[in-house]
Amino acid sequence: MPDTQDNKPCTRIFVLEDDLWYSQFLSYHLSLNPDHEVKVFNSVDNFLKALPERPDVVTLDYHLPGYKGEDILGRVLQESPNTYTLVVSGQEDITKAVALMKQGAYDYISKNGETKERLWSIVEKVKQDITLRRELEELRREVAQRESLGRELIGTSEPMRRVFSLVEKAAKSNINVTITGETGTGKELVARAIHQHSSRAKGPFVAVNVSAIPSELLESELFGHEKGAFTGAAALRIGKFEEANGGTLFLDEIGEMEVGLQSKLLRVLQEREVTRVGSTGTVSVDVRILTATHRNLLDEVRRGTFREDFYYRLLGIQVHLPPLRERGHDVLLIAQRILQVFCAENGMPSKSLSGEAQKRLLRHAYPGNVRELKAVVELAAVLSEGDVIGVEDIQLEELQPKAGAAIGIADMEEEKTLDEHIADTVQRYLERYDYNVVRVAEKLKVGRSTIYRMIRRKEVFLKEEA
Ligand SMILES: Nc1ncnc2c1ncn2[C@@H]1O[C@H](COP(=O)(O)OP(=O)(O)OP(=O)(O)O)[C@@H](O)[C@H]1O
Repeated sequence: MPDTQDNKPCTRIFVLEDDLWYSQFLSYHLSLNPDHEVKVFNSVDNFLKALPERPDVVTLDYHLPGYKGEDILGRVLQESPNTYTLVVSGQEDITKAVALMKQGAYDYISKNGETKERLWSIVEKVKQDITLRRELEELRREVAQRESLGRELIGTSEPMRRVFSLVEKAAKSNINVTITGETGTGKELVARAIHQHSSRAKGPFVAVNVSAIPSELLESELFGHEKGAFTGAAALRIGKFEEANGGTLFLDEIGEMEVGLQSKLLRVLQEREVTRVGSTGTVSVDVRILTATHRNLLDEVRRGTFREDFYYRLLGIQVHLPPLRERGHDVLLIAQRILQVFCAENGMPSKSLSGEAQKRLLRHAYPGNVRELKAVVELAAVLSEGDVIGVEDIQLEELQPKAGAAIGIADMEEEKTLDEHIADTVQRYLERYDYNVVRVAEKLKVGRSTIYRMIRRKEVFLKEEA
């Protein structure tokens, strides 16, 4: 839809009228408003051909030779359902005009002395409706975008809410984004989310892990090379920049890039063109750059391993991903989603986490962040035999709470009495051995009565009571 000078969309109006004089009359009055784009059709065939242009408003003359008003209206409703149709009829046709309104026409105008004023007031009302509809659509899009963001990047903790809000802002503009955070916190996922919710979503998303490519190959990986540019360059190859043209290039671990290549990249960002290795010509590229690092780049700048001008060129919005241990109960939300997806993908019946398993997951410090949680939960799903994952299925490298682990839970754990620790162990064994008291007593080498006593005292629970 064309825009007016102040960027408001124009109102596109089609006038379908076989009476030449009357069509000029309508067109003249409608065109007095410069925000209207008016097209006149004296033939129904031409009008129907132009219908895919989806006018905002159609004025439809009721009397058109060879056609019935209801048939033309039917075509408009079917092919351009958001179009507002105004039936223009003579005084004698008012009943028919009303019938057309029942069929879906917006309003009618009769050809009389008040046509001009009525036309203006109806069109103004239509424009208000269109504005409201557009606002509603925009709101719906925003809500859907938020929802889908929440589906990909799981979390409701305060630090993650801040991340979501920054991701939304980043997606709405073309500004550079630097994503920081420990390994496995979801930096690539955030980069993908920004791309998918941006105006470049239909273009490619290309990710390059700078630290995974030997530095002597990185330049040709990014910018491409001509045939014979160096030993092994048997054919021309386009680089990641050209591959990402029209979309987004995600440069992970940008802090690992050598200073020499940083200068070349800086030039590419400024000139918006790349030179393939071994070539003298340049290729224009339109690429949005998102970068990630687990390093503090400002420290690298101070140390002289990261160019200051490059740092400021890339900076843009900074999205910092908190470590998983600072996200509280997000750990369980993410674990549940991982479990759901894993079971579905592997044709397993869906499983849940026992209370003890949940506590265990919350206590851990996750140096490998979400990536580690994913590995732990997927392994637990495989190890567990029933449909409930017990604490014994959770294999964590680091069983003692680390400094900084989910604070409340860690403190709770430290304050437990010996009896409470014993109850935890018995409960774990009950879960592991399907609440078979006889087997648990055998395994723990205690009398059954000890366990029954603990059950009676509600220190441990059988399945249905847990
Ligand atoms: N909030 C989250 N919700 C659900 N899954 C997540 C979330 N964050 C990360 N993941 C998952 O965790 C794994 C690691 O994420 P990702 O590769 O984006 O981390 P990263 O920070 O880029 O890691 P690295 O620094 O090692 O490159 C992926 O499988 C990703 O889908």
